[in-house]
Amino acid sequence: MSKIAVLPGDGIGPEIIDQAVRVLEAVGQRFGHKYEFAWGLVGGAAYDATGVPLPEETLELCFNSEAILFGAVGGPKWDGLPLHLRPELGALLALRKKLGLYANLRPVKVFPSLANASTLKPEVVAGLDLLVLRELTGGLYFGKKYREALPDGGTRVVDTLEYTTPEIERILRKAFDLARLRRGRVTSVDKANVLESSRYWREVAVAIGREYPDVELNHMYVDNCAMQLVKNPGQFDVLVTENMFGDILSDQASVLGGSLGMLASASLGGKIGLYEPAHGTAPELAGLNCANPIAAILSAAMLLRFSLEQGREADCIEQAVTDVLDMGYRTADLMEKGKQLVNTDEIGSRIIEQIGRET
Ligand SMILES: NC(=O)c1ccc[n+]([C@@H]2O[C@H](COP(=O)([O-])OP(=O)(O)OC[C@H]3O[C@@H](n4cnc5c(N)ncnc54)[C@H](O)[C@@H]3O)[C@@H](O)[C@H]2O)c1
Ligand SMILES: CC(C)[C@H](C(=O)O)[C@@H](O)C(=O)O
Ligand SMILES: [Mg+2]
Repeated sequence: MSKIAVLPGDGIGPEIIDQAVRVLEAVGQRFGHKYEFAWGLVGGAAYDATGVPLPEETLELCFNSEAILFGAVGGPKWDGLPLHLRPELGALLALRKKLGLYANLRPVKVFPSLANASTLKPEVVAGLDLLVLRELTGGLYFGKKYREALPDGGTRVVDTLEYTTPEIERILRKAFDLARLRRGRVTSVDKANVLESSRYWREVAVAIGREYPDVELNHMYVDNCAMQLVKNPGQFDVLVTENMFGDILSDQASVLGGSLGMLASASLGGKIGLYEPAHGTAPELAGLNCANPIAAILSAAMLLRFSLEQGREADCIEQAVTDVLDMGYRTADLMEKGKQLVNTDEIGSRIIEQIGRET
């Protein structure tokens, strides 16, 4: 029996993760698998209950599972805490680092019936399929950060952007390996006109690129990339970049697919993968049963594909999502005229029904 650690976290985390777990149960039933779900506290919820955002017990549970299904953490209630106790840094970043999850895959796919839901023209986004590959355990997020009092009464604040050769090499290799399974194109995004780390990143990209003569490599500055993503996103296949740039570009790219609530992710690199929607806790929607659970559900599909090697089961979930969207069901973030508005539970139930129906 496959053991999956389930960490719902804060805000809309529990609501969307409930739907993802129901979907996994349905797919297990259909294919004759039993998944064991081991629930754990994380983030603000864990801080409130235990005084720390990532309790030892939760960490142990993660290390004793085959994969982790993660909701989202953080919210205004915990914003005043020192950084190391905040849910984002104290739990999520700590977990990524401890598990060695350096490669974050964020696939942006436009479902056929959502081409009209995008803020861009349907002809620009129809059929779009790109992958943002974000470096996840280095860069500004993990460099030294501190404040220093100055004699004039002011403060000096420092965040450090650091990478080492192996850290850059492994994420670029991952990009080329993934591109080989896709359309054979890698765009490496940097700020090599200003940052030393980016200049070196570009050199490494060129060197690794020589090992993959069958994959086309090009380089793009991050500011231009932000613009190209909304002008001509079809030019991208695999877009690989450092941690902070990837955080920003992936939220931006998500709306090409209709909503941030559609963007799933897989964080890989160690023995245990972590799967989470790319969005946050959307505090203003928490408890209202109206958030879109599809990013969480598609993250669960990625969990089956990458950690449990259950590709058919993952396909089944993705097909069920496609069908339900084709039938016209929409959560509020995707709502258009003529479609049927449903809440978080209902869209989950429709997807589950579809899983039962597929032959
Ligand atoms: N992985 C994570 O745990 C994660 C990721 C991002 C932000 N956060 C945290 O979440 C909190 C809120 O951050 P934020 O508001 O900047 O980002 P957010 O991603 O929570 O929300 C951004 C916008 O997208 C909407 N949205 C997000 N997910 C949605 C969904 N599933 N369905 C419908 N609409 C959705 C929200 O309503 C909001 O308008 C902060 O504490 C932040 O640190 C956590
Ligand atoms: C909550 C925050 C630390 C996190 C990040 O920046 O990595 C989030 O925005 C994400 O994209 O997963
Ligand atoms: Mg983010």
